[in-house]
Amino acid sequence: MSDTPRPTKLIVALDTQDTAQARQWATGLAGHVDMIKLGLEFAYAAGFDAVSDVAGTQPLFLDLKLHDIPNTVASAVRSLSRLRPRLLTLHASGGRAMMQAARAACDEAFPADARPQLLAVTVLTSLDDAGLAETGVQGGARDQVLRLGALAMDSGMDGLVCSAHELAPLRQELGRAPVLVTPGIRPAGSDQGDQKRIMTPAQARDAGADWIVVGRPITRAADPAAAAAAIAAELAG
Ligand SMILES: O=C(O)c1cc(=O)[nH]c(=O)n1[C@@H]1O[C@H](COP(=O)(O)O)[C@@H](O)[C@H]1O
Repeated sequence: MSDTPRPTKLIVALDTQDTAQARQWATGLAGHVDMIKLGLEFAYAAGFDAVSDVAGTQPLFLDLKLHDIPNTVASAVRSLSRLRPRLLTLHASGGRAMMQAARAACDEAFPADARPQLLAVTVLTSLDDAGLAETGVQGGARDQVLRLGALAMDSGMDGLVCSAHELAPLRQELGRAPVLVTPGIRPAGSDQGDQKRIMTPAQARDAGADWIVVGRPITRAADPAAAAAAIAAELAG
């Protein structure tokens, strides 16, 4: 992979239980965002036919954060192949064997020209160092992201989900090859909500994000298309 920095692109997270709402967002935001993300909230509420229906012909980030024993995760990856996602998540904390099994299943179940990039979620952006310590992980989010990031890339993943705070150290340790995807993005002045490790779109771009993921700052805006266009303009600025 080239060492040239790639332009930072925008993913919108369509987090809702309502199929009509998701469809309306997907239609209204087409052309303002580079990819749509559908995840646990929508898939559990509406089902996978609705995921397929809402995504239509738009590139799909299927964010299911798989985390189970290797055999189960591999089977899940195979089952998801009909949805043809571009990006698919699993938890790095599932370990090397789980990630390798997902890699093998992905390579076997998807045609080579329609294979999703497998992204390992490192440390959720809703966790700060204190919250992480409560789970038994001492030493802070940055160190844990670097540790899990190296393991994930060594286990055949295409990229990582992390906060923008870890982008620079990850690029330093792992170079340009990993696709780095950063949620926890908050345009200046927007509500932080449950996110802890946040940055603005421009800060994430400058730190080396390939993709930023933005949900509520777009979907809860009075005019979601205008909010997405403003973020795209910030990224391009
Ligand atoms: O895997 C993800 O996309 C993800 C990982 C993470 O560490 N943090 C995180 O917020 N996300 C997702 O990114 C989206 C962020 O949404 P907002 O906080 O509304 O912008 C949600 O759909 C989360 O599920």
